[in-house]
Amino acid sequence: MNTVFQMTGGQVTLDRRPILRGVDLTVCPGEVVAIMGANGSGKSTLVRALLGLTPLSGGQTLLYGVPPGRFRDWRRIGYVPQRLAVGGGVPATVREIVASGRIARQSRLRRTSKEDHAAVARALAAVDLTERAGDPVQSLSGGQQQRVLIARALAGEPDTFVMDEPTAGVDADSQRLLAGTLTTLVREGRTVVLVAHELGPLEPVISRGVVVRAGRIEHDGRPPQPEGECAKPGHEHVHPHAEEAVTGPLTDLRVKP
Ligand SMILES: Nc1ncnc2c1ncn2[C@@H]1O[C@H](COP(=O)(O)OP(=O)(O)OP(=O)(O)O)[C@@H](O)[C@H]1O
Repeated sequence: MNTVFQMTGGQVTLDRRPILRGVDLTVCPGEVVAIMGANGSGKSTLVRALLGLTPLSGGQTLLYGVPPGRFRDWRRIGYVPQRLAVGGGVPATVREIVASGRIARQSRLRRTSKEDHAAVARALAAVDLTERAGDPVQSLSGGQQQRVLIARALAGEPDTFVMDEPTAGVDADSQRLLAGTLTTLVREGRTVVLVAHELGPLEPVISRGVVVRAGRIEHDGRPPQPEGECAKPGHEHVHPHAEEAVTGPLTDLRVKP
């Protein structure tokens, strides 16, 4: 069975506090899944744990069938974090940040190519920031910086996008722009997992809603194409979770920029 993410009994403990309390979540290729829930319910922790950025204290999670610690094909994944972690230090331009999305595709032998330039230009156009490409990213508004992060992920042309609140602080026009971009990605068969408080203009694009409440999955909608694991009976239900602790194999995990 092909899965992009497969978490079983996922537990995360931060500062000795249980944040995820036994999450079962399988995402299949081509799904567009919205992770929803109240502030502090554990949505960001869940997506970070799916990527192996936050280690599990129990259960396990697989990325394309492989534990994150052994996963090497990071070019297949584009991650849009909640915020741009650009401090006051080195001023980077919008284009530089977006171009950094190509790094996982490059090697020491193959430097920046025409393809890289074209992908960066397409990504900038998709988020309507072509005109701002040469500007320092710090000079942009919060919503525009969010679009830079989305463009960075788009530039990498990954199979799967994981977006943590891509619409936070983004105005209505930009939300519609993102909905259009997502529609294209969906048509191309990409997988999208995004965190959202409200779906707004994204609603028609979303194929499945997962609601997190106090570190558990409270609701999991039915996937659009019932195949494989996602088609199994009982997939759409309120998950009752056992609290048993299972030692996770996941340590020292990170996503390349
Ligand atoms: N590094 C950390 N150390 C300790 N506690 C943390 C850490 N990161 C998050 N938490 C706590 O984990 C809980 C879940 O946080 P998380 O960011 O996953 O929630 P969320 O649903 O994404 O919330 P929001 O919608 O506000 O972004 C919160 O109570 C938060 O304070």
